[in-house]
Amino acid sequence: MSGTVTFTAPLSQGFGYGIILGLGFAFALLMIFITWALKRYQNEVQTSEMFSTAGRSVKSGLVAAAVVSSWTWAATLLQSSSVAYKYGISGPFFYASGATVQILLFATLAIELKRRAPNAHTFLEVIHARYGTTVHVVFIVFCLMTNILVTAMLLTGGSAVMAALTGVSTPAACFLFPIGVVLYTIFGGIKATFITDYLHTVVILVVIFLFAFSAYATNAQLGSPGKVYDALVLAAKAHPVDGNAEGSYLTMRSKEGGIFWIINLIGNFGTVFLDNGYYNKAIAASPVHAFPGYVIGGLCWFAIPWLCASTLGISALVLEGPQRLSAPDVSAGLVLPFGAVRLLGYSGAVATTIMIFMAVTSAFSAQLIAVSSIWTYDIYQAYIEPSAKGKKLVWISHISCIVYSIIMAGFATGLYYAGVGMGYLYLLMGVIISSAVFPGAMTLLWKGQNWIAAAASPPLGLAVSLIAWLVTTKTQYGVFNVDTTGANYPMLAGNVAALLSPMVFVPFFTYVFGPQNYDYKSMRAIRKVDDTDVAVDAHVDLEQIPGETDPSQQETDEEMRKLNKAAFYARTLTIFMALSMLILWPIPMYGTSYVFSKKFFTGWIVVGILWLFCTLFGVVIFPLYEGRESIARVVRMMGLDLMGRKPTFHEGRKTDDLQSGAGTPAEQIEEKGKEALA
Ligand SMILES: NC(N)=O
Repeated sequence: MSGTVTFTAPLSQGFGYGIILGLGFAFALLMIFITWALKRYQNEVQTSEMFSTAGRSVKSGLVAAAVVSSWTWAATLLQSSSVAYKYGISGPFFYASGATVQILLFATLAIELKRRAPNAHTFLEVIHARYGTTVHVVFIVFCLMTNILVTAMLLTGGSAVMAALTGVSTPAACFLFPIGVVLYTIFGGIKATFITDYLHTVVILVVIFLFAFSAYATNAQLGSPGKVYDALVLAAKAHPVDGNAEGSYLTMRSKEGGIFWIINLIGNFGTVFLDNGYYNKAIAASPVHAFPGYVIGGLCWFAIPWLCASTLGISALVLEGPQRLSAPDVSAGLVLPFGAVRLLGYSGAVATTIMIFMAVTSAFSAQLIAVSSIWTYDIYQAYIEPSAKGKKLVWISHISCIVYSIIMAGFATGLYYAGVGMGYLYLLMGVIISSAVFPGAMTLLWKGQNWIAAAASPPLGLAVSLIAWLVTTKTQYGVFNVDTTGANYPMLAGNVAALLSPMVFVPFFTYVFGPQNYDYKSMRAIRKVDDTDVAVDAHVDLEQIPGETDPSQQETDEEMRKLNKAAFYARTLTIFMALSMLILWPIPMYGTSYVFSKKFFTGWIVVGILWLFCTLFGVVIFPLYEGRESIARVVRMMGLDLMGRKPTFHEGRKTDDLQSGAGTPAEQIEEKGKEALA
């Protein structure tokens, strides 16, 4: 072994800035066009309801694609590759399963949200409706901390990769990344981001396929699972892994990998259950599409970190030569770009910059929508100007996107100078936020939890987790620095304390001060915003804008019946799938200390590739199939427009007799139009 790798940027600075700014502006232009087309052909005016709920009519395929896209952070690709490099083949699995089960379990919560608060815009509104101001403020703080941590990880991870591959300055990347995203999010709101998210996911999948086929089929040095297997055996001989069965990279029995798994599981409960972005998507879905959207999204997402890291983390490991990557570079997320360049040279570097740009920007836009909806509905409308109408609220949403991005760019730059990278934040996130997970979920699931339990448990849990984290650092290492506080054991102690201590606090406070016996009426009473002023300015009848009209009592009852029926199946199915990923699959492999044979490794990789094909079907082809009528109609209308015949088919019709989940509002209008003409 001779020292550590020094990165030399294979691409020029001009290329880096070109990607960050050029692609950013290209997406902004695309968004302007999409927003214009949605307004012209689907009557989707950017009202405040439309900006943050997409008219509550999105179908499951597009919900799944949006879940995959916003859950595919820079860390999903970078941190998973880092753990593959450190712990071997168990790392990608522990990353993927440790972040999939939360999405599957969230599907159940999405149904509860739809049942209990059909008109909510954010999860925090629901908290407010049940408990009032004190608990609302506590959860605003925890939800914003979640968004801040996730955004910081996107910027630190994304800028580190851009700096390593193109030589752009890290602080410049932190400030330039958000520009294009802010522009396109402001122009498009959540519906348009659903569409660009879709495009981002397509690109990410194509790039992962490119790398996987190179490593396991065509590459001159590797080129087959068998050759990768042999190289992994040699790597373990050169530097066996402490705590792995036989020191091998080819086993699920990895002590440090297992610790990472638990940290990962806990942190991601926080980043799903406390990120308003995931409630936003459930809210934007039509009621019957929320559950399948999340289940498809969760299952499809699993293959992304699993195959990406099993390709690029492992390629870095077997192609590194005598020099190894330094620990700070591994933590910063540089394993993936290193593996990509070793595998495919210049093209690997280009593909990586594009893939990371897509991952950062699509997840960033989801964060912007989440933060702007908190700021608009939970802070501004709740406490500053309760009578604010649509136009003012749209303006507030836009300003909050801009201000938040500037603050986060500054914060990420500060973290860079403090030596805190994406990997550190990834392990830390659960320590900071996960104490609010249990009381937050109980708000929707348990009528007994009282307001004292909901208000006191998150901050008390945070205090306990910080103490556990820092005391373990002190007892293990004696000093506090980025390396010692970022080590696995202190992070494990902090994460476990954060998630579990509220499970003691919540029943304690509830039974000491008396259960609430809540009837859920105040959640149902949440109302939509009055967007009349925006509709008047756009010269569109408010009733023609999707999501602006209330369904009839009969439709509401029918929807409720479907949701009540779905709730039972949802709970059973999600619990079964979560247990499979947490116990049935990994635990026997961990318990038996099995070291993969060459055949088993080949099968493992083949399953990963096939799973990514299923992902391609679930989040790329299925949304197109589901939306085929809308797409055909828009294309037809564009054709008419180009021929100078203005399409007027559904003008003058009302949307008040539309059924949620039976198609987009415009599709239903068209169906009714056909019926009327027949
Ligand atoms: N979204 C995650 N945890 O990769």
